[in-house]
Parts: sequence; structure tokens; C-alpha cells
Amino acid sequence: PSPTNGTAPTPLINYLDTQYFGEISIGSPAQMFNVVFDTGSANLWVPSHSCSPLYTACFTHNRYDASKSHTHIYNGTGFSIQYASGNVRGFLSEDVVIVGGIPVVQVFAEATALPAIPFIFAKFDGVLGMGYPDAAIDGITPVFDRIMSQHVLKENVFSVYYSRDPTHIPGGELVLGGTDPNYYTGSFHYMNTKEEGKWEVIMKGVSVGADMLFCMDGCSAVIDTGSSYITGPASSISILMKTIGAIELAEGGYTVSCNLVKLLPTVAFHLGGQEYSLTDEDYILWQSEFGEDICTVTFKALDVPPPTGPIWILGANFIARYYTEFDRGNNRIGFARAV
Ligand SMILES: CCN(C(=O)c1cnc(C)nc1NCc1ccco1)[C@H]1CCCNC1
Repeated sequence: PSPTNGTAPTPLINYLDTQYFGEISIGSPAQMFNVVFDTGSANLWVPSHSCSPLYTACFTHNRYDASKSHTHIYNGTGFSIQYASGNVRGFLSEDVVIVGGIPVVQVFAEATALPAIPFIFAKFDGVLGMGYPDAAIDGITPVFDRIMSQHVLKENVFSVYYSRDPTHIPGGELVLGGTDPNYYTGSFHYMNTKEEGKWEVIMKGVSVGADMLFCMDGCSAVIDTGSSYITGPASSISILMKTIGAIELAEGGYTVSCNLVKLLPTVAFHLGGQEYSLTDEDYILWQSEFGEDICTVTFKALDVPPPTGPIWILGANFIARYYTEFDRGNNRIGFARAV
């Protein structure tokens, strides 16, 4: 549906409260892909038809076939994007990409090498970076910038709703050009991005219960719609886990005994003059496996080296609680309480 009132919604699927993705099309006739709309990156990549089936992660996802699209434009420039557990490599192509009913001619990457970890666990095919142009690899103009230059949006903003219940339909919603009042209550509180070019803000502290324990002298927080969890410096996270009585699992995750969950303290993030608190329901992932309940803590340790780090990354479990507006027009981020 083309944007009527200058906004373009895309429904999102919520997979286990840890992956949120929506559908876009590339090429003519349309080839459909599920992508994460990721404020933590600024490029669009999808698996390529020419990705060797030896890459299991390519084999199990939708792949773009340039030979089947009559609007495909050859580019061929090399591409590589780095993730924690490996690089996605491929080459650039150009074609018509439709997001929320808005068509753009977009340079994107066809991935021909897709690391099994983590992408065999991905329910999405690729990633659509919603970051600033400065963060775009190969200097490619990002999708949202191409959409802004069409002047079809009421405002140069986009908003994200992530549901906290995997059975809720829709599992989430991306709105290009505005916000969706169905998914938040109360007013927005805004804070300026730390610098041009990143969805990053200055955080003034992190408190557990009544005590401010971390980031007392200020630190950076990246609002990353493409990350499942909240990450913090390993030193802070280990203190936080001790404070809430969590025990570390083999692969680095933490769990708490489910019957103590109700006693857990709130964790609050001091951003832009407001305290954004998360209760146990917001940061505990309650899963029952083989009849027994596992309560995973959705905070992860991640040390980002300077100059970028040390930073906290506020991911899906934060956004599920606080509806988020990303405002390119004013270089600011707004939060309102999610419904
Ligand atoms: C998309 C790559 N990302 C993941 O954290 C990630 C990796 N692997 C899997 C299987 N899923 C991921 N994210 C699922 C998700 C969807 C929405 C919320 O979280 C991050 C990398 C850093 C930039 N930001 C994005």
C-alpha cells in the first residue's frame, strides 16, 4: 500500500522475543525477503543465489537471483560486513527495493559467504540497516536516506514497536514517517544523538534497585533494533549478575531460578533526564524446555574496545518496553511507554 498520510507501516514478526523482522521485496518480479530493520548498521544485504549451498545458512534462506529480475543493474564491487562471530562477504548489486510499499532503486549486497554462526539460527534472510550514511560500508546511500529524498514521508523519522509476547499479532511494527499511537501511551521523551552518524546517546547511569551502580560518570548507549538483548561492559554485567543472584551458564549466558524472578530488582537506565526502568518481566526470558522452566537473564557481557567503547547496547528487550522513535530530521531519539 503506497503511503497515504505520509507514513508507511510494515508489520513485523516476533520470533521468541529475540528476533523481529519484516518483509521487503527486491527486483521485478518481486523477490520477497525477511529482514531485520537494524539501527546498529547501515547496509542492506540478503543471501545471493550464487552463494554456494555449502554455506548452510544460505541454503536455508531466501536468495536473490539477479538473472530473474529485469530491473537488476550489475555492480560487482566487493562487500564485507563484520559481525561478532564472522564476516558476511559478497558483492554489490542494484535493483528496486520496496519497503512499506515505497519503492527505491537501491545498491545492496548479495551475500555469497554467510557464517553458519549465527545465521543458521536466523529466522530472517538478511539485514536492512537503518543507521546513518556515515556508518554505511562502501559509502552506499542507505535505504531510509533514499526514501527521505523522495519527500513522500510526513516526517523524516521512523518508529519501532516490538511486542513482548510471541503470540501477539503483529509481533511488532516499523513505521516510516511517523509513530503509531496504537502501540504507546503517554508522551515521548527525547534525547539528542551523541554525534551525527550513529543512533547513540549519552547515558547518565545504570541503577539496580535504588543504587546507581554503573556508568556513574556517564557512558554511551547505542539503541540497536537489530540486537536481541541489552549488553554492557563485562565488568559491569558480572557485578549486575552477582547482585541479582544469577549464575553463569557454559556459553556465557546467565540464568536465575524461576521461583526467585518475582523478587528481582528493577534495572533503570538514566537517559535524557528520564529513568527507563525494566522489571523482571522485561529482562527475564521465561522458557520451559522439556517440562522444566529456564529463566534466562537478557543482559549479555560485551566489551567494545575504545574509542567506540565502553558502551551499553540497548536492544529488543529494551525497545519492547519503550516504543522508540528515531528522528533523522532532528538527530534525536524519543521513547514512550510501549503498550
Ligand atoms: C542482525 C545482526 N545482529 C544480531 O544481534 C543478530 C545476530 N544473529 C542473529 C541470529 N540475530 C541477531 N539479531 C536478532 C534481532 C532482530 C531484531 C532484534 O534482534 C546485530 C549485529 C550488530 C548490529 N545490530 C544487529
